[in-house]
Amino acid sequence: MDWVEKYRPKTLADVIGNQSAVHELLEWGKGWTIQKKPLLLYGKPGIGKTSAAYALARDLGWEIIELNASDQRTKGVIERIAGSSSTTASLSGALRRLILLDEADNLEGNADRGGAKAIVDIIKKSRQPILLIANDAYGVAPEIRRLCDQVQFRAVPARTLAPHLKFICATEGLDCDADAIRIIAEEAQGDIRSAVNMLFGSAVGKDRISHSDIRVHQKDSRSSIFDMVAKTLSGSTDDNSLIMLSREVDDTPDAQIQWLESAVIQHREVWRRTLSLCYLSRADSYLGRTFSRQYYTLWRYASAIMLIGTSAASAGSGLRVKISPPDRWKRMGLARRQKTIRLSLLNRCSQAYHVPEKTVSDEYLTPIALLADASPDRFVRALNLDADQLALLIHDKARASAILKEIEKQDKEEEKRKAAQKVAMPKLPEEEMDTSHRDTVEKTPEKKKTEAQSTLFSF
Ligand SMILES: Nc1ncnc2c1ncn2[C@@H]1O[C@H](COP(=O)(O)OP(=O)(O)OP(=O)(O)O)[C@@H](O)[C@H]1O
Repeated sequence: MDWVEKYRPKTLADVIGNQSAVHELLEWGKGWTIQKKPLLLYGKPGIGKTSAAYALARDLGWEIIELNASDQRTKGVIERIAGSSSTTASLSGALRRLILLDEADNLEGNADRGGAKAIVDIIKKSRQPILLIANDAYGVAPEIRRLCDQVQFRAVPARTLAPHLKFICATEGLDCDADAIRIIAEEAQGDIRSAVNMLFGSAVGKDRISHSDIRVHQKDSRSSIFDMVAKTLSGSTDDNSLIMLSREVDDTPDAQIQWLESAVIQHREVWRRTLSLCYLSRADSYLGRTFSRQYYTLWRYASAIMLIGTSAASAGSGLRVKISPPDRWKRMGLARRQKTIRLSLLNRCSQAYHVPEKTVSDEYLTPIALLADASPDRFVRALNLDADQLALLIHDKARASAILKEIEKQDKEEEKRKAAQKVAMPKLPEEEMDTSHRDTVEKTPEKKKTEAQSTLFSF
């Protein structure tokens, strides 16, 4: 078993660092009631967010249901897995079920379209505690973030990490000198997973390690792309280390070129920008030839030009770059998202008005948009639109979200009014049955369709 799993904290008391975050989490869990907001745990990778969530469930005797990004979080999947678990009781007899939504800042693209809305619905309906985990709180859709309380996990200082590494060495019967422990604790930059991996990688096949045995590049690959860009742009890392680093990064060479491109364009001096872009473009053409001619030796040249060239062009610039995923990815993601919103809107209209999606797209969309602009709340209710879909119709994002908020507010007031009426009504069993029957009838899809059609045809 690798050490990362073997030394995963089992209880909250085993979690090292982040004591105030752990305390907040425990208080939230102990005092959980249905009125409590979900918690969003956020912070950089490998510092114990997921482990703390599992430890909490274990400490409180809760069952845990986890849903992460690889589970293709479509609306349907989320509702099927988390929806039922969030409202029904646990089969194992556990007191509660903790719904854990990992990588909550990773709700993009086609598969997750509708996922954000489903999560919002689940948060609103859930009768079970929910924890969300993200690296970046601002990467979480604002409509989800607004419904959560936030707890930040911070990088763990080297002085807190070192005793943990010593403990692992002692348990494994590994003799590790103080310098080696210090180097690992510092190189990990607060990332415990990375520190444990470094120790594991350096200790394979040995019962004693000194500082010269430390393989610092055992670092978590998710953070390596940031290291690679930072070290290349620093201009002071030697060429061999750069090439080694680029081989350890999970991203393909063409993705690495794009990461570097989005960093080098931040150079203030035009000559540095131009020179770096020349090297990157040369590397790109070598890569193109690698693939088109299946001549993989060129791959090596592409990496060397990309790294050594941009590093030389950046040497001495003292530039502090903002390293972020390439802009073009964001633009492509945005375009994909817009396309999915449009398709889901066409689908809603097609079902509501019984016409093919193509006809809606070719003939109906413009009149629908005009009518929606004149009377947006009626369309939202009749077609059950979300803010994105309405914004696409009325071309105004701010107005669309204000309308949706207003509708939500009205619905809440209406619910309160109904609840108050129910309390005020004499408690005759037949009458209560009648009322619930009325509620069910209001919600049938047939009734919704008729409402939608009458909205369109009443204009
Ligand atoms: N606070 C901690 N105390 C003890 N071990 C830890 C802690 N944080 C992380 N680890 C070690 O790192 C591993 C990964 O931690 P975990 O999955 O909880 O990190 P995370 O913050 O949720 O990261 P990610 O955002 O990548 O999911 C654990 O299995 C454990 O070995």
